[in-house]
Amino acid sequence: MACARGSVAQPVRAPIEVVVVHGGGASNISANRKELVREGIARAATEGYKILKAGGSAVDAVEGAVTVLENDPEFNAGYGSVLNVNGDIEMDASIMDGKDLSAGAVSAVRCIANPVKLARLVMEKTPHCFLTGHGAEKFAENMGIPQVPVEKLITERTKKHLEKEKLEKGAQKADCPKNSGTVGAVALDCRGNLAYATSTGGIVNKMVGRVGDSPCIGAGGYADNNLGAVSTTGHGESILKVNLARLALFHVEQGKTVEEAAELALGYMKSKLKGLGGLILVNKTGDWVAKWTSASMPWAAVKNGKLQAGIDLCETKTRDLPC
Ligand SMILES: CC(C)C[C@H](NC(=O)C[C@H](N)C(=O)O)C(=O)O
Repeated sequence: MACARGSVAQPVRAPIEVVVVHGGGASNISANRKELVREGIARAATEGYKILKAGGSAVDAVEGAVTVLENDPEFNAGYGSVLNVNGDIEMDASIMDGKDLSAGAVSAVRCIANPVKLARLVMEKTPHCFLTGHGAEKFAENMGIPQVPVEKLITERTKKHLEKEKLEKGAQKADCPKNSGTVGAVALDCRGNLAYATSTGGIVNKMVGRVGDSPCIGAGGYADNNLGAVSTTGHGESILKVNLARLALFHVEQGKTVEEAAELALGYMKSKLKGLGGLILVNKTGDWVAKWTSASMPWAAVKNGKLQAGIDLCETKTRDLPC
């Protein structure tokens, strides 16, 4: 290649597009559910990547991927959210655009199918970052989001789950994850924009009004084009205390690899609080990681048209997506 004297030839690199999704920090997924979870998580990652390929932004991609999982009853978000102590559903979600750090979140919302879409509307249509409960629902109504009766979001599985939890009277312990299926996504688009979204029904048998980490910027996720994007899952009270997502990006900021950053942040939460969980992280150059200290974490990633996915530590499946 001919270059002018004194200039440095820069290899022309195709822009990298990446989507990574997670389906919560799971304890024991039965063999027949495993297949459904595996399919759902791959479908979500594929949808996110398709949005990027069609010219959508990182924010579009994470919203699209999380919407797929909210609509899937196998996951603890939207339809299929876990029940609180009253047998009711209160959902939390957040989304963030790493381009300008704009963010939107909702907590304790009921009777809507897709909390992540409402979080995005908070980000784009209000001067605020975070709406809760009644106000968030009023805003949804004003935005023309249809109300869904709460019974339509409840499944047989989540009803049984609450009954079992009440029988066992299991206090939620950080080191004893009992439920699974919180969802999240991170993405890098071809313009170098990073975004994350996280959505959850929270923790089974939780108190009315309990809000976890998932809607809290810095805990449930974070995105900054200068650093990377993270979505987290796990014991919400522990994640809040260590600000898990921003903590992981702090390590990226300090020059750590994505692997090291994830390991350090999750390791700190475990050693300091006995808190278990997992996270997905993509940095600004498209390196990504999915890591967890819970028993397992369904995840899927697409980069360069290649889908990789897994649930347990020792299994990763790779396949090419049809272009
Ligand atoms: C116990 C863990 C490992 C299960 C995990 N729960 C959440 O992520 C809950 C969410 N962070 C909150 O606290 O509201 C899951 O749903 O997969």
